[in-house]
Amino acid sequence: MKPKIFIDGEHGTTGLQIRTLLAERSDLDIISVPVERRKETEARAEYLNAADIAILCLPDDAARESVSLIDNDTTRVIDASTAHRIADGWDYGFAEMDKGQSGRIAAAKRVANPGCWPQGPIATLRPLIDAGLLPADFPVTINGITGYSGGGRTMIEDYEAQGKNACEFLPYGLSLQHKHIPEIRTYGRLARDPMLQPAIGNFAQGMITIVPLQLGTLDHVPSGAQLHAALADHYAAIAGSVVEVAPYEQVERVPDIDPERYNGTNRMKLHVFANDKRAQALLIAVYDNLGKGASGAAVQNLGLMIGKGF
Ligand SMILES: NC(=O)C1=CN([C@@H]2O[C@H](COP(=O)(O)OP(=O)(O)OC[C@H]3O[C@@H](n4cnc5c(N)ncnc54)[C@H](OP(=O)(O)O)[C@@H]3O)[C@@H](O)[C@H]2O)C=CC1
Ligand SMILES: CC(=O)N[C@@H](CCC(=O)OP(=O)(O)O)C(=O)O
Repeated sequence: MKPKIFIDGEHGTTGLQIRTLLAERSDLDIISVPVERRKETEARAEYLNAADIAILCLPDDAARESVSLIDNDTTRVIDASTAHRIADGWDYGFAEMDKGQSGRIAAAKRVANPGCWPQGPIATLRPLIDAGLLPADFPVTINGITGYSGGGRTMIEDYEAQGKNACEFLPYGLSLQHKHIPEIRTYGRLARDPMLQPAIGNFAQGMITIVPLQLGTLDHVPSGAQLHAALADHYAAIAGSVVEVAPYEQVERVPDIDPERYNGTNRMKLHVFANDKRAQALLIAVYDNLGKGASGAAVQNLGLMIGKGF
């Protein structure tokens, strides 16, 4: 029997993309609530309980409500919202995070899909902390830029109405309490809150995260080559990883470091740059906020949960 998949919120930005990614899959039975009933509790409860896997593409409160509507032991959940990312009983849906994670996702009943901002910083920082090259209490700052689709349907409509007049680089998160900080701290294995300073660009999708490292205060200053080797070794050991590490090079510009470079894919490319004499380094991740950052990661996790691998 084909697994029954229900996408709660299938008409939103993330839901529509997942629907499109799954459109050609003959191995799945996609069940859809009639559009006019999509916000009716009774209808959602019926579909949630009929599904083998429910993918929640909803605001946080609606995602919590969906989970509370499941009254059977069989429906498994992938939640794309922020609601359950550090909650007990949930496995974090970043399969390449460590060697055991894809197995944990494959066996999980509840998977919290990562946020778009956390994935790049976790992908670059966690292996370096695990390798002992950075201490867990290292003061981390994260910069970056995302396409406006990261803000969902309302932000997309707003930017598209403004067209070329919209701001090209809009820093936000200025109250320094972005909702992704707990998630980055937890899965990045950081002992203190990172500072996240995001920006929105006037393009629909794609993103870059940048972690600058001032290494000079450390007792043991890792070289750029050591940082790069630790990342390369980590991802080489993860079979099927969609996260790649670019060769280590010292250059001024790399054309691949374009936020839109991997749009429409679930790929993520990591880059390490360093100036050893200055004891400074940069960790950069390039990916699609709607791909590896949202729908692509959800489809990757779905594949693991139904035993199809990455
Ligand atoms: N966009 C992104 O880059 C990413 C988003 N996410 C997360 O995914 C989730 C969805 O985000 P996104 O797709 O961007 O948001 P959208 O606003 O584009 O879509 C949300 C969808 O949920 C529907 N909805 C809202 N409330 C209810 C409800 N009570 N019952 C049923 N349906 C409801 C909305 O319907 P209607 O439009 O009719 O109100 C809409 O179709 C969010 O939690 C977001 O944080 C995760 C990673 C990346
Ligand atoms: C541009 C923009 O507003 N982006 C969103 C992140 C969207 C996202 O992917 O995060 P969640 O899945 O956790 O919602 C923000 O910074 O809050």
